[in-house]
Amino acid sequence: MKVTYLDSYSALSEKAAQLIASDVQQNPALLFCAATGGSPTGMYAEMSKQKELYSEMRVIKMDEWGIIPLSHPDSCETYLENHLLGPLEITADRYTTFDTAPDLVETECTRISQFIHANGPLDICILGLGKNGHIAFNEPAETLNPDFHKAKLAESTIAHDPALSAGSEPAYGLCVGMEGIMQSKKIIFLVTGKGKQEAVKRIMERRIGTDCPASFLWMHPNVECLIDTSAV
Ligand SMILES: O=C(O)[C@H](O)[C@@H](O)[C@H](O)[C@H](O)COP(=O)(O)O
Repeated sequence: MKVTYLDSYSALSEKAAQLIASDVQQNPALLFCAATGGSPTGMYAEMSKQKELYSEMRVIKMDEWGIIPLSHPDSCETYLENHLLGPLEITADRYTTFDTAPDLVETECTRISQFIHANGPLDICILGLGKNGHIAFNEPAETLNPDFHKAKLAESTIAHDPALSAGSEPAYGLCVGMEGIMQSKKIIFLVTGKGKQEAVKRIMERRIGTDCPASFLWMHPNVECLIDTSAV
């Protein structure tokens, strides 16, 4: 894992966008796995300044909350529409998404697993860091799941968004698994946001363990880890 320290969120966002621009110039139709949340928002804004570069890029949604509809303002779908798909004019034929409604979970997990096997590996996978060391919704646990799967969310992840605690059923997520992440050709790991000091410290101990899924990134040959020192 190549670690670069940047002194602001804007510097992190610019650096990440530069890395993507350089890859997409070599491979315009690359398959881009998109995270949501606070970490990549600035990077997507930077990318949108050069949207002509992205006229062939293909996008796959990395994860989605269960129990809220895709049309919900807090869904990953809505986030991606507002920050990536709309601004970069990613057409529907270049975007792979999935639903999380309870009756669709099984078929959607199979469909997206098959899509990744047929069209993968992912060329670029964007990851943010969860406060508990999660990547996508691969939460700390005794074992991790390689496949695209329905994930049980940690309490701290559910607390991220009030809409997730509103329903009577426990919130869950659907997300790319550890195999999909670890087989990506490049990972851009954005480390920014409040309350992540402990997770960063744990990663920097260079111990690989399922108690911190992000620690597995030490095993990947091409991870650009960008750390915003103003935040963590
Ligand atoms: O939201 C997602 O798409 C990711 O699955 C999730 O892993 C996220 O990257 C981290 O929880 C960090 O979230 P922030 O970027 O909001 O701090």
